Amino acid sequence: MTGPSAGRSSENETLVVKLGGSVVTEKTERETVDVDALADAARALAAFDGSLVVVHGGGSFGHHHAAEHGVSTDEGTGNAGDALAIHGAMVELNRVVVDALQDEDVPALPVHPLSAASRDSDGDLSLPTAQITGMLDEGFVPVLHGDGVVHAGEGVTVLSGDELVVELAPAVGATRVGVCSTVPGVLDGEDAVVDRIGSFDEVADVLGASDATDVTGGMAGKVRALLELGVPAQIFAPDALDAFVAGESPGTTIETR
Ligand SMILES: Nc1ncnc2c1ncn2[C@@H]1O[C@H](COP(=O)(O)OP(=O)(O)OP(=O)(O)O)[C@@H](O)[C@H]1O
Ligand SMILES: C=C(C)CCOP(=O)(O)O
Repeated sequence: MTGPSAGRSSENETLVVKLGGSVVTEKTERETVDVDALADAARALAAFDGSLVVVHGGGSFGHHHAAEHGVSTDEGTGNAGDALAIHGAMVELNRVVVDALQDEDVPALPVHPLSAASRDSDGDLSLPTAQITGMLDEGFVPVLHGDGVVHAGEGVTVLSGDELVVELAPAVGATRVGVCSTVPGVLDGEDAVVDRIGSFDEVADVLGASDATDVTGGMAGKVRALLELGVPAQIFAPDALDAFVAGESPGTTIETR
């Protein structure tokens, strides 16, 4: 692969991109990577010439383990073995994602949230980011993932990639945020893509959980999290990742008015 200084980080855009677990894995097939979809996504991201942070979700890796052990974003486990089962599956997936990016000469490096983040008893997240901004400054692409997180009074709960995106975007000065899932955007009652969402109430009736095993709330959880962001976020399907990277605004725009 090419070194970290090979042409990345010189442009003035900073993107935070989440690759949904439903994109990079076969979400209904336990611990199965969607190799072709991941390679396509890595190729699309490799075309970007600014600063890039990648986050990926759990798909058929983290969610199955979390569901089996009764762990969600607010129900924790005090059992270290259960927490390690969730984290271990996510670390495994993260290595596959980092490798796929490096195969496309993206200078990707892993960042594992369990080792750095924490939640207080109100569920509020603290995530140190000096290692992430440091990686960006050095021309690397940090790759984070949904994970377990130590949670005061709960043991370990689940931290979703969507929540990480919201936490990271201001910390790295993101100019745009993209959330790539398997749907072309938020769909309305007639399955048409909703162009813009400014409040949860506008779409509460059509928002649901995921079709697959998912402990973090599916599309409803995603929209709720992204409405907390200060910059516009796009939700789009993998075939629109190239367009997003090129500066377009595909899918649904989430932006508080
Ligand atoms: N109104 C809606 N519009 C679009 N998708 C919806 C809607 N309501 C529910 N969904 C579901 O939400 C899913 C997307 O959320 P999900 O959390 O599965 O995606 P992801 O982020 O790609 O995966 P992961 O959580 O594993 O990272 C869709 O595949 C669909 O099943
Ligand atoms: C289930 C785990 C551990 C991660 C969930 O992350 P998400 O798929 O981004 O919601």
